[in-house]
Amino acid sequence: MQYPSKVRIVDVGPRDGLQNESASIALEDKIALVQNLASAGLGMIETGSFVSPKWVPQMADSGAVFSSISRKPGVVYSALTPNMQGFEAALAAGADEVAIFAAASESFSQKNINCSIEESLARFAPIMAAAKLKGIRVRGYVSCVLGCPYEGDISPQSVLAVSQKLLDMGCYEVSLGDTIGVGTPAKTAALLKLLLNHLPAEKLAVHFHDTYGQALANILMALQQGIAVIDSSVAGLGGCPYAKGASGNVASEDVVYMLHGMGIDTGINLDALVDAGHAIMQALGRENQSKVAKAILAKRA
Ligand SMILES: CC(C)(COP(=O)([O-])OP(=O)([O-])OC[C@H]1O[C@@H](n2cnc3c(N)ncnc32)[C@H](O)[C@@H]1OP(=O)([O-])[O-])[C@@H](O)C(=O)NCCC(=O)NCCSC(=O)C[C@@](C)(O)CC(=O)[O-]
Repeated sequence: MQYPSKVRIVDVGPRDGLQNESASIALEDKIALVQNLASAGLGMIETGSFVSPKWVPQMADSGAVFSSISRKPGVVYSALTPNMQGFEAALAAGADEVAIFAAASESFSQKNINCSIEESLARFAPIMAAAKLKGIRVRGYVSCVLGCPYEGDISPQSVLAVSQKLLDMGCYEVSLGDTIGVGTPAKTAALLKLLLNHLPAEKLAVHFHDTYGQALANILMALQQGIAVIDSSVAGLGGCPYAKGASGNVASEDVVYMLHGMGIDTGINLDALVDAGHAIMQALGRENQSKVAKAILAKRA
């Protein structure tokens, strides 16, 4: 079996991971998390989002996080932006890159960003134009690619249609979100087979939540199909506020352990990553969701 020799991991912990936490998190803990991830060798860190604070209060201080972090040269600190207001705020805060986020499910689009899929794409158009002028790269997300909390099954054709539109608009890459973690390897393989008939593997990333414990198996399917960009969240932090029951993203430590065990380079120091996850979970008073982190921490004790 042929696998990519190198994989880029996008740690979405500071954004996707923390956005769902209901208790307020100290700014210093958010800053430490981002900096610890950079120290561990992450090349791309989704640092925050510029969305309505009424919708996602936990991200209201993203501007302060961006302006307070010490930046490691070469690391991309990115932000989620749903509209021009968010894009302008992200740029003012010094985001290196932004991400726009659409869905393959109409109901999820309405619940998450209060508009239809078509309306969301229309809102993204000025962001794409402004980003082009400023030389800012834009990543695209498609949520609910393997199932929706409101509609159930989602047709792979809908995922293809939205992904294609985001790429046509100028996104350099589309990240395929299994928002509620319902995908199985068979479903993942079938979806990717269809997408890869139309889109190059280099333009796709995968973003699995581990709600049903399928994420690593699904990632393996994606690697087998040549996809070499994986979103994950340190310590398995996370959940989506508009997808009830969605648990965290697949833990970065678990992904890195698997990839290194397969001889795939990530540029990440696993021990330092475990430290980063341990520190934020201690700060949150939450149990670490990464099996690899738990095993390494137990071995160290
Ligand atoms: C998109 C909106 C804003 C529409 O929300 P809306 O209420 O329709 O927006 P609006 O344009 O009518 O504005 C209403 C108010 O929001 C403000 N507003 C408007 N825009 C902004 C902004 N950018 N930043 C700050 N404030 C903003 C605006 O100024 C106004 O304030 P008011 O006059 O009432 O005081 C809202 O629905 C929203 O913020 N949604 C974000 C939801 C979210 O962040 N969800 C989680 C991220 S997606 C995800 O996790 C999935 C992903 C990406 O990880 C992949 C996967 O796993 O599937």
